[in-house]
Amino acid sequence: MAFDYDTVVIGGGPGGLAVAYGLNASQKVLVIEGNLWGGTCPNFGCDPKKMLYGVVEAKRQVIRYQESGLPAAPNIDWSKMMAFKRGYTEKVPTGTESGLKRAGIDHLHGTAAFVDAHTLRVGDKQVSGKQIVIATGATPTIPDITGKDAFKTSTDFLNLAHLPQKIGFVGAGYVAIELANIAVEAGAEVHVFQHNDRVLRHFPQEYTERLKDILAKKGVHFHMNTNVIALNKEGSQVEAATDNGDSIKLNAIFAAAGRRPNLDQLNLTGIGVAVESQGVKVDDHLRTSIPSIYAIGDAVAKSVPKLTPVSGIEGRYVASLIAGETDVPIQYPAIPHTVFAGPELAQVGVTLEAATKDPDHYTISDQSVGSWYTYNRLRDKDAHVTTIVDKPSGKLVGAVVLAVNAEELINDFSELITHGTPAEEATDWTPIYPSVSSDLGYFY
Ligand SMILES: Cc1cc2nc3c(=O)[nH]c(=O)nc-3n(C[C@H](O)[C@H](O)[C@H](O)COP(=O)(O)OP(=O)(O)OC[C@H]3O[C@@H](n4cnc5c(N)ncnc54)[C@H](O)[C@@H]3O)c2cc1C
Ligand SMILES: NC(=O)c1ccc[n+]([C@@H]2O[C@H](COP(=O)([O-])OP(=O)(O)OC[C@H]3O[C@@H](n4cnc5c(N)ncnc54)[C@H](O)[C@@H]3O)[C@@H](O)[C@H]2O)c1
Repeated sequence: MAFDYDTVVIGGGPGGLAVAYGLNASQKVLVIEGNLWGGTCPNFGCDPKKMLYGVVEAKRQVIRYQESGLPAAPNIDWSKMMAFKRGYTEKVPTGTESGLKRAGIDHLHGTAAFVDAHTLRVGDKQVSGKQIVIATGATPTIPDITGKDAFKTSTDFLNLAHLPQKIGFVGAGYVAIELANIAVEAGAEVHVFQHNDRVLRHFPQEYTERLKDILAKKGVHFHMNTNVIALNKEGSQVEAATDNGDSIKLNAIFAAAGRRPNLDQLNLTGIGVAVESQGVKVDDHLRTSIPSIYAIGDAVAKSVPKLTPVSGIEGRYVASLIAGETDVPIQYPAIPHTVFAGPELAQVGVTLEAATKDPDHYTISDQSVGSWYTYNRLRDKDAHVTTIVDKPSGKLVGAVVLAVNAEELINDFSELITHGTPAEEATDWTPIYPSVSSDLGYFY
């Protein structure tokens, strides 16, 4: 049977683009995108978020230096900060599309739905592929409560023309904590409503409690064990009623209760692709229940974190699988993750929870490093680092960092973990002094 393309990729985000670029040299490839070329991360995720974060962190650093020569804290001009962000995001879709054109990759704008295992409908067109890759990402979950239409999402937040005075977030995961930090630093009154007693469930509780205290001192109001049960929009305000019997008037409320895979429009059950609540069901080769259809990135049900680098790893892996360059199951390196919350909380490798349960196997070293040269210089008195070492081999296998610029230290730790570098070799190199990396030899 002749197909229009060797491989058709649904979704032009980090995952889908990695497949297309990976196969372009050897195959006829088509990418289909229903919204903005580039996907979530550069248009309304990681990249714009971190541009705003850079500005609020600069303000925070001035505050840290108040006793050290910078007495006046600056105010954030929201509209100029947003213009700075738009200066980047506005170019993403056209830049991504130009890249595809330059590479000679066919691309089509429109929403795809399966007709059968090899055929997709996009508007009034049909296209077929020997292989099809689902890389459709995820979208915010909107809690199903009375008045839910009043919820805004992270995408709305990252496009706010003006900062509302009083803001609420439902949920206390990555999105809520990162955006709450930006909003409070920019001058809003911020309320976080969390249905249980845990913030940032992917990180160790002793660390999340420290971060929660730091954010509370900045002015974030945490309403723990509190469900928002109804919203009532009154003019420019939204009244949020909680199951504690309270109600609070806000100028905006954001759903930050997780993200669900973008699968509704694909007709997956219609053609027999197995789906779970967390995403498309795949095997260890990222094949769906129909072997010619693969799924990658945020659209997949999986235990590894749903992050941009993971979508990229999976996209490159599926490209090499389809190209016949590999047939081994996917293997993930140590994947670091960070919440950019001023300071950053980052972790990689074996979790503190798992290491604590197995003291015969792991050595845990927990250090308050605020007085170390690096963190004293940054006036980061709350800085804290935990390393987890595998006792038999003496190798670093996990780490948690709460600090200004934690991303740098966690990147160094990830490198050591990925390459299985023993302690003596970890010190056998010459990083810039003084720098975050020059502390590495002192941790384990
Ligand atoms: C606010 C926010 C901040 C984030 N910050 C970070 C961070 O700091 N670091 C990090 O690593 N990750 C971060 N993430 C997560 C990161 O954005 C995602 O993990 C990443 O974008 C997933 O890539 P993907 O290619 O799987 O999906 P996406 O980037 O979501 O791309 C999927 C694409 O498929 C398209 N699509 C969907 N359905 C169809 C269809 N039927 N037909 C055609 N096209 C379709 C969508 O329009 C979308 O463009 C953040 C996410 C959010 C929301
Ligand atoms: N820095 C980063 O790497 C980064 C930043 C943002 C987002 N992301 C990615 O996006 C994903 C989604 O982020 P998120 O913050 O939306 O999800 P999340 O899974 O991190 O957090 C969701 C939060 O909502 C709570 N919740 C769930 N249902 C609820 C309900 N009905 N009412 C109230 N609270 C409820 C959960 O307990 C949790 O605290 C992340 O898991 C991550 O993969 C990553």
